[in-house]
This record gives sequence, C-alpha cells and structure tokens, in this order.
Amino acid sequence: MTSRAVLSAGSNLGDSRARLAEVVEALGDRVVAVSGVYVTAPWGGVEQDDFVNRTIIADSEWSPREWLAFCRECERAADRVRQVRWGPRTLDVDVISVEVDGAAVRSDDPELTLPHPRAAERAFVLAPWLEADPDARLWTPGGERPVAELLEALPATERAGVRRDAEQTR
Ligand SMILES: Nc1ncnc2c1ncn2[C@@H]1O[C@H](COP(=O)(O)OP(=O)(O)OP(=O)(O)O)[C@@H](O)[C@H]1O
Ligand SMILES: Nc1nc2c(c(=O)[nH]1)N=C(CO)CN2
Repeated sequence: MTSRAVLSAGSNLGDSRARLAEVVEALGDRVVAVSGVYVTAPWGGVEQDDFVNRTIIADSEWSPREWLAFCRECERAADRVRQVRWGPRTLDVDVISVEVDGAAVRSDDPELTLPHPRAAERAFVLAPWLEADPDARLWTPGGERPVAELLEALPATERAGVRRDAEQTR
C-alpha cells in the first residue's frame, strides 16, 4: 500500500522558516516534492503578521489518521498553543489530500476531513502546491479540478497576497 499526502505547513510566530524546514526534515526520504517558501498575507480575517507557507508531497505506508498524527506531532514539537481560530501560530500542518494506491481518499469526518475543506479557497495552499506538482488536482464539491484552475479562479487580491520568497531553504 502506498499512501501519498499533500501537506500544507504555515507559521507566523518565532523562527518560522526553521519550523517549516523541520517538517521537511522530519519526513526525510518520504518527501517526493516540496515547494519553496512563500510569504503570504494572513487569510481568515484576523489581523496578524504575514505567514510563511510551504506545501510538501510525501509517500509512506501511513493511513490518513497516521498522516494527521504526524502533523499534530510536528505542531507539538513546535510548542504550538491553540488560541484564536485562524490566529498566529508557531506551526500549523494540515493534511490537504491523501491518495491510497492512487485513489483520492474522501472523508467528511470532522476530525479528518479529506480533501481539506478550505484548501480550494486558499492561495497560500494552492500556489506552493502548484509549484511542487504542476499537474496537481483536487476534489471539490464541483468535481475534480486542476489546482492551476482553482488558483486562477481566486480573486486577484488573494493571489497577490502570496509571494514566492527568493531564498530557498531545505
Ligand atoms: N484535513 C485536515 N487536516 C488537519 N486537520 C483537520 C483536517 N480535517 C479536520 N481537521 C481537524 O481540524 C481541527 C482543527 O485544526 P487546526 O487547529 O489546525 O485548525 P486551523 O488550522 O485553525 O484551521 P483550518 O482547519 O481552517 O486550517 C483539528 O482538531 C483536526 O482534527
Ligand atoms: N496566509 C496564511 N493565512 C493563514 C494560515 C496560513 O498558513 N497562511 N493559517 C491559518 C490557520 O489556519 C490562518 N490563516
């Protein structure tokens, strides 16, 4: 069984770039592709500092729940404290999608909804994902759509808030 996950990592508190690099490092040779670093305007209406975001594609034999557990463990290691919804954080790692043996997993479980229900609205997820996989596709309520098309469909202001950082770290 091969399980491929798309993970979105974001941070806007502390040494954000280091926190994102640690997620990539923790995945080790499971990493298939990883975007560069994006500096992104805060999404969700809370006034706060810009985030840095990266999208990571990785393979393992983990179940969807085990991918979520991995994300939680990364957040715990970064001393993430849950405060304001969509507010500042040292590290947020979301499971955007999981494919098991090539088939997209779909779930409406509130503990792990797949694909991530807000991914299609978030340029900070779609832009780095597209860099990591130009052929990426995502299930939406309207069917399976190319990520490139979903990104194009977002308001120009949303897309303008997402900038690829020149400095690339691994
Ligand atoms: N695909 C998913 N990836 C990560 N968490 C998920 C997913 N689907 C459901 N959840 C649940 O969402 C809950 C809240 O997660 P979290 O605190 O990271 O939310 P958030 O990052 O503030 O907001 P958002 O979910 O909009 O990104 C977690 O308890 C988790 O179980
Ligand atoms: N740009 C950006 N905005 C956010 C982010 C994030 O990672 N990037 N994460 C949030 C928490 O869910 C809320 N808002």
